[in-house]
Amino acid sequence: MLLPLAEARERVLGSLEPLSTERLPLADARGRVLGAEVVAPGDVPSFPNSAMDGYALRAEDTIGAPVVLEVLGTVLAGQAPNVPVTPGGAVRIMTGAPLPAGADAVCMVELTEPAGPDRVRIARAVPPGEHVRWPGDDLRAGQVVLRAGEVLNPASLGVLASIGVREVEVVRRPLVGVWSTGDELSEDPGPLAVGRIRDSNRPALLARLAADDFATLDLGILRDDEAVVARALREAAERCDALVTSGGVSVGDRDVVRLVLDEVSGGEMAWMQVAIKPAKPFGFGRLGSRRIPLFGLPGNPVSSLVSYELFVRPALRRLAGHARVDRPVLAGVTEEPLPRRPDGKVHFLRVTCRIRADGTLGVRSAGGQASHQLHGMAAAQGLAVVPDGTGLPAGAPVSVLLVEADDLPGPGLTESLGVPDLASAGSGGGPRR
Ligand SMILES: Nc1nc2c(c(=O)[nH]1)N[C@H]1C(S)=C(S)[C@@H](COP(=O)(O)OP(=O)(O)OC[C@H]3O[C@@H](n4cnc5c(N)ncnc54)[C@H](O)[C@@H]3O)O[C@H]1N2
Ligand code: MOO
Repeated sequence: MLLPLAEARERVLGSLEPLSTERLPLADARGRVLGAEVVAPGDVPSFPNSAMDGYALRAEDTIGAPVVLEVLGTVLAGQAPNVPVTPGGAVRIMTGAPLPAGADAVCMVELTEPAGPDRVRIARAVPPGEHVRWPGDDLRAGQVVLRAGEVLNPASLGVLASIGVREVEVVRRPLVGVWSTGDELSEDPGPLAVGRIRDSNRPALLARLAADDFATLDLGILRDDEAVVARALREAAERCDALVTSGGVSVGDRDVVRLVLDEVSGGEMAWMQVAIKPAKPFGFGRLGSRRIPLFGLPGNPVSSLVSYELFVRPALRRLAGHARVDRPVLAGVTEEPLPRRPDGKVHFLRVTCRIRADGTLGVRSAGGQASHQLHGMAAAQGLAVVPDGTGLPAGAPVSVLLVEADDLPGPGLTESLGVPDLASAGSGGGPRR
């Protein structure tokens, strides 16, 4: 019996809660989820100041401009003004400098010219409030600046810095232990003996976790020795917040991993056959005194990474406090047929994506679609969700889980400004030869 993907995900995600919170300096908090709301202790800006280099003046003195005003002094950013603006007067002011008492507007310097010693000619009438940044027009004292559950992006860290916050309470980042299993895995740098392969799952999973902002612990290759595997698992379960293994979760004779996990979890492992391809076999359970989640991913290299996207990443994001756990799913259009065979499963095909001139996402196969063909996964920006059946013809709508979005080919900013994009013309990036 194959388990529908939605049910398998519910079994995993439905059982997980965010980790506890910790206090961190702002410099370490990027990407973290805020654990408690932050309130502005005072107004930002805290004083009225100038948005332009120019002259602080009384708007009413400029009615009927051009007018000539007396220059009473200068105020620079960071200084307290030492003269007020009195009728008929103006104070030279720099961007960010406090507005002197009596002034209610600033005339930018381009609309002025010297008119003799300590005199300035104002070319145009200046409306009240012109180029003045008032206290609290970014944040008001007492205002909730950021709420619990919000993700700290670089701009929000800037906001926190602007109100003098140096440390924030954030949800802990999960520490994730990763190991591989299988006596076929070789760590020797030399040529491979027949039957041996290199461990590609562990480096790929560790890099994927790091790219997704989780902390990692490399637990190496666990050989198929029950006692060794059991001890390693028990230790890791006390040290980490989640564990990820790959290999040995299917129905093979070599079921050491399953045996040991069943034992160490106290019989709490669920071994599933999910109605998807790749990544059909999947194990999930809780281990150790803190009952941390353990994810048993299939050994096939593509399968382990697809299983990561569908189960591990969303689960870890839940632990890390994120409200949104999945990557964006976009509506794409196939640019070539994406065939498959009916088998009762949803297929996640590795696809390359490009943003077309009309803004739609064009989708093509990224290469071989078997679960050992890791090269296609490396070339893919997305996983196309192809429902059971015979596949999709060219020009068909298709949902795509975007897994590598940063380098999506498509029109650049320059083109969107209506100019030919010289920056991405020609060879299109890569090292200079
Ligand atoms: N009779 C059946 N056989 C298989 C079934 C099935 O339903 N019935 N399912 C197949 C599917 S689908 C998958 S996926 C795999 C999952 O197998 P396991 O998770 O038990 O993994 P292994 O048998 O240990 O390895 C599978 C494959 O992956 C290679 N591998 C394992 N670890 C690594 C690694 N760290 N780096 C690179 N490659 C790795 C391993 O050598 C095998 O080739 O089972 C199918 N069989
Ligand atoms: O599901 Mo397996 O993951 O097809 O190779």
